[in-house]
This record gives sequence, structure tokens and C-alpha cells, in this order.
Amino acid sequence: MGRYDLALIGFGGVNRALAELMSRNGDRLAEELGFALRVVAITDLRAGSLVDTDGIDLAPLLAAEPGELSFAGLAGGSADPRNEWVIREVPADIVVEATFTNPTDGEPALSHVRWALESGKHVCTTNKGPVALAGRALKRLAAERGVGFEFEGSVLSGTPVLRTAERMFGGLEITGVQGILNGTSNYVLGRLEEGVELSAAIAEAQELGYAEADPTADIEGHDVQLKVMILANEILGADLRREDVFCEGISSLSPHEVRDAVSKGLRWKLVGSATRHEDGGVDARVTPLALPAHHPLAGICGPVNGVAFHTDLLGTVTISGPGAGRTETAYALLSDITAIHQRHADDDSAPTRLAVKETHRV
Ligand SMILES: NC(=O)C1=CN([C@@H]2O[C@H](COP(=O)(O)OP(=O)(O)OC[C@H]3O[C@@H](n4cnc5c(N)ncnc54)[C@H](O)[C@@H]3O)[C@@H](O)[C@H]2O)C=CC1
Ligand SMILES: N[C@@H](CC=O)C(=O)O
Repeated sequence: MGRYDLALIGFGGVNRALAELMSRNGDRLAEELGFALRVVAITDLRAGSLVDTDGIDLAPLLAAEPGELSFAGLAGGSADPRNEWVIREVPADIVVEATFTNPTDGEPALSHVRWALESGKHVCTTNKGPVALAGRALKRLAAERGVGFEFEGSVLSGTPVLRTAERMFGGLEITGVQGILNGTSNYVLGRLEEGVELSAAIAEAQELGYAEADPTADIEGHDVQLKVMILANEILGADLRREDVFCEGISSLSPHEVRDAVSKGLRWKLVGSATRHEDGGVDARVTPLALPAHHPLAGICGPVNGVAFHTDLLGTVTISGPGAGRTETAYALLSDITAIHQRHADDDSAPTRLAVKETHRV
């Protein structure tokens, strides 16, 4: 059985959850997926960096409270994240990028992804910045280097929206997408309906691992703006920039307005949409809408999200599932690694260093 060595960039909620999956279910996953996984490097802004090309023992790291973890003083450890050196020089097969999403310019995650691809390493990421702001260029770079660039978790966390559209909608013309694309704001709207204060509802979403490091991105719609760009660019063939997508979040709604709507049979939802016109142009926007109860997106509640695809042959196809959550998003990374395995394991053109290694450990 082969094995992939991973470098985890960012060791917050999502990458820790991936490490937990590997640590707890590694043998079962290897048997089921047909390959084993090992972590050879971890970098984090707060914890520093840790490298062991024989494989890092994850259990003691996962036993530590996230805020108390420090790699300084451990063998192969440093207080400095050393991102560029780790990404370029440590012999990992796959770089797993899960640092903060920066909606303005995608950095430093954009550089992390670029360094990895330039070094001939596969990349999977849940970070929306690089995908929304530079997805086309990064996909071109990955193709030039013969490596994979996968980002299923950038939209609807582990719910397989992008791969389903790419693989299952062949022969269909998709004319538009409309969705609830942010777990935090959807959770917060539900809690406002129940009479919880805005700040308390946001704090709950942070505690549950749904919110961005700066939850302004969730509440003001910037996170949905990036996801609409990803959907439009990946599925509708658009090339949208951020300024092309009108964006209004939920902060303009008063808690009274949200509660009052329920008594009128309406539910406020933050809706992102993109529509392709006959001339090929794509309009996209993010805006709160008071949806009637019979609308397919009105019943999507809490951190669950949903995307409706408008198609020529099937009419509307709606996919719904978790939109946020640490483990749910870690699953997206696992699905990305599986996609890389399926596409590249037998690829003779891939650099030999990237060929799946034989291992006697599994
Ligand atoms: N949590 C969720 O439900 C989902 C998260 N995402 C995205 O996945 C990414 C990770 O999310 P979480 O783990 O929840 O965030 P988090 O805030 O818990 O963790 C991010 C980690 O990255 C580290 N970091 C930040 N900048 C760094 C740098 N320059 N070098 C090294 N480490 C750095 C931080 O110290 C932190 O530990 C974000 O981009 C987020 O938008 C995507 C889908 C769902
Ligand atoms: N903060 C985001 C996380 C997933 O992208 C959300 O709440 O949806």
C-alpha cells in the first residue's frame, strides 16, 4: 500500500481535525481508501513549526490545548513557522493549506499555495482566498507542474458541491447558482429568530468552529462573496473579481426584523447567487433575502448550507449539507487527497519524487 506524506500549513480547527481523523482512524481509512497518510511537517503562526521526515507523532500534539501548543524546544521544532522553507524544502507529497482566509488579497495563503505548486507538490486547501482570487492562475501552474490543486472545502465545507458539479453534471448546461453559503451567518440568523442577541450568537458560532478568525467576514458577506466567485468561476466559466460581486451582509437586519419575519411566514437568509446570461456574461451578488416558507432554501437552517443549480435539462438541482465545522471541513481535505490519489497515482508524467511511496508500516 502506498503512502502520502503531508505538510500541514496552519494548525487551527480544520487541520487539527484532519490530524485527529488520521490519529484515531488512520488504519481504517488506509484500508478503505487504499493509501496511508503521515504528517511530516506542521507550521502555525502561534505554535511555530515542527518537522520530522520519519513522521510526526500526532497524539501528544492533539492532547495539548490549542492555545498552549508550542513546537519550540521539540526535536525538529522552532518558534518560527518557517513557512516558505517548510513548503519548498521538506519532502512532503501534499501541502495542506488551512490558514486564515484573507478576502482582500488572499495572502499569505496565496504564496503558500504558489510555493508548493512551484516545488512540484500537490496542494489541497480549504482557504477561499487563493481559490477565489487566483484560482485560474493556480490551476494553470498546477497543470504545468503535473500536480493536483484541490479545494472542495472552499465551498460548503465537506459537502461535495464542486466535485459533484464537475463530475456529475456533464452534458447539462448550468445557467445559474443560488445558495446559502455561510454556516455562521445562517446559524446566527436562526439564533436571532430564537431571541438570542447578535453578539452571543456570533460567540456560539466561534466556539463551535464555524466562524472565520475575524467573523466580520461571515456577518458582512465577504465570505459568501468569495464562495460565489468560486462557484461562478468554476461552474459558470466566469472570471469574476471581487468588485464584480455586489455584497451586503446581515448586519443591516435588526433582531426584531428577523423575528418579525417568522410570524409573517418568511425567513431571512443570506443568499449568494450568480446567473449566466445569453451573451455569456455573469451577474453575481450577495444579499439578505426574506424567503417565503415554500422556497427550497428557506428550510436550510443552522450551519447547514445549500446550493441550487439551475440547469437546462434537469431544472433545479439542490445540494444541501454542512457548510461549516472543523471535522466536516477536514473531511473535505480527505476527499481532496483521495481525488489527488485517483488522478495522479498512476501518472507517469508526475515527478518521480511524488510517486506514492511503498511503505511497510501499513
Ligand atoms: N472552520 C470551518 O468551518 C471552515 C473553514 N474554512 C477555511 O479553512 C481555513 C482554516 O479554518 P479554521 O481551521 O477553522 O481556522 P482557524 O482560525 O481555527 O485556524 C487557522 C490557523 O492558521 C494559523 N495561521 C494563520 N496564518 C498563518 C501563517 N501565516 N502561517 C502559519 N499558520 C498560520 C493560525 O495560527 C490558526 O491556528 C480558513 O481559511 C477558513 O476560512 C473553510 C470551510 C469551513
Ligand atoms: N466561516 C465559514 C466557514 C466555511 O467556509 C462559514 O461559516 O461558512
